[in-house]
Amino acid sequence: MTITETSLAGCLLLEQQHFHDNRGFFTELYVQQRFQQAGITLPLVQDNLSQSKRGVIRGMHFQRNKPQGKLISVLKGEIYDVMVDIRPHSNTFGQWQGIYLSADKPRQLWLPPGFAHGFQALVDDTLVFYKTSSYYDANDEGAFNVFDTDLAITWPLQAAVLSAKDQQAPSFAAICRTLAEL
Ligand SMILES: Cc1cn([C@H]2C[C@H](O)[C@@H](COP(=O)(O)OP(=O)(O)O[C@H]3O[C@@H](C)C(=O)[C@@H](O)[C@H]3O)O2)c(=O)[nH]c1=O
Repeated sequence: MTITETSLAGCLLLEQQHFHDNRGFFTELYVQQRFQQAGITLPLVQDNLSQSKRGVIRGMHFQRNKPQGKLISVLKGEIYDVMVDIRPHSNTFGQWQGIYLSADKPRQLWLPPGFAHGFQALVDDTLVFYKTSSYYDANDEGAFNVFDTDLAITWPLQAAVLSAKDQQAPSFAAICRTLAEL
């Protein structure tokens, strides 16, 4: 497994070996021992799958009290994946980074707990599979606006499709005030 650090401390890009033959390819997506050696020691307790149309943006999501580490893979299609550091004492608090993940050039992204996460699907029928280090808790969910003007995330596609919930998400500044209270 090749590991590349990103500009946000703790977020890692992981590339697994692919074995190609006349049938297609084989790859291991998650091998606990290998991930533990790479410093990803949290148990990954939930697997999620979402399907999105071209242009869909899901985000920017986090859990307040039970933050989720996320291991993100794209099984079909392509996404622009965005993480925002919301760890109050982090040197990179409030910074974002975007990374393209594609099923054609498979690699995974590891976000430790303490990041808000979102992505835009770049093609129809994009399948995103991710493991999380804590369980989903609807009452613990937080979100801020994917078009927040302070963060100014540059999404690749202008024609965006958002859930009603995400359209109503507050600003990053408003969320920062509540994070300070934690
Ligand atoms: C995330 C999630 C949602 N749900 C339900 C709640 C709701 O009825 C339906 C759709 O939920 P959402 O609109 O929140 O789904 P979605 O917008 O895809 O939310 C996801 O976005 C990406 C960016 C993330 O990082 C994830 O952690 C998660 O927040 O699925 C679960 O049952 N379990 C889960 O783990």
